[in-house]
Amino acid sequence: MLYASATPNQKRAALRAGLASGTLQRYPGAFTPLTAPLIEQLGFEGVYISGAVMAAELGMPDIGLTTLSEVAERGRQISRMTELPTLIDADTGFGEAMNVARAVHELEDAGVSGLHLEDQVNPKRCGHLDGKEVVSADVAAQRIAAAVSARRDSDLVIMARTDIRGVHGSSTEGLAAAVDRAKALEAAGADAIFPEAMATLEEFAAIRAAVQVPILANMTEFGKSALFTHQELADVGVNIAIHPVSLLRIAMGAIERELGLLAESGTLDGAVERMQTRARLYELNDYAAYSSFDEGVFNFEVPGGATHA
Ligand SMILES: C[C@](O)(C(=O)O)[C@H](CC(=O)O)C(=O)O
Ligand SMILES: [Mg+2]
Repeated sequence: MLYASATPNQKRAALRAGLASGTLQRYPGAFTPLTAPLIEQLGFEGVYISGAVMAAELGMPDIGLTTLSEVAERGRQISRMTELPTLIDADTGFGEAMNVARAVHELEDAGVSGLHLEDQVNPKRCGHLDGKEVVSADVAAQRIAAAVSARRDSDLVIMARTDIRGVHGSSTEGLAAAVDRAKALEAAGADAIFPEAMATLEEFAAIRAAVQVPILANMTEFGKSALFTHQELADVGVNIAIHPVSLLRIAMGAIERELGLLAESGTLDGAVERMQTRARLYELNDYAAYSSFDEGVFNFEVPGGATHA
């Protein structure tokens, strides 16, 4: 009740153990805190916290407009809801080295298990769009080195994302640049690499061969990568797969359809069977545990006779 019983450090250790396990770690994005226990109950290994979702929910494009405080607060809200490790999107680190260090402290305090920092210039954009630009290898490495030296819990996972693959027009050049950049980020101390916008499984395999640390696959819909299965990703040595925006897209698809029905017919009676029930919602909120806690506290004898139950 109230919050996860696992401590931030235990969850960080679980994230590390998962990445080292040889089994693909599956991290759907919790688009709202309430979805975190659902992800846990369905047997996934962890919860992703997406910057694109946060920006979208606040009515903004994903171009680095969300603030560190907003992102940290969302990290805290989601992390408290689950025993699973959480991996949060820290975009470009909210500035350069000093800002990155501050971001690491705030996110650490928010209880997340890991974070990824990318090598885009500001303003950044979605990794699956065209026209992205990246900083030099030196600046990208500085961001990672700053994050690594700032963390106080050595189990916090610092993952380096590179967007360089999509910056180059040709796929051969793009992949070669991504391989070089992945090596430089690993040398800077990254615990894991997130090669963004890989076009094929072979490209993931090339990154796998280039570094020793675990690698991530971003299975975002409507992007540059096809939606490979977990098995296909595991077979080329990917360690963790995220589905960052999927739950938002699913929910928004349903909302748009049902809202249209309400506008058209004046009632949602026909949609009720497709809705999550009140009982299921209360189960996810652990409502019963709060009621019994309350009874335990308030079930007492008042001097003079009356019982409050
Ligand atoms: C992973 C990502 O950084 C995110 O914010 O969730 C996005 C996802 C998306 O926009 O589809 C990304 O840049 O890939
Ligand atoms: Mg993002």
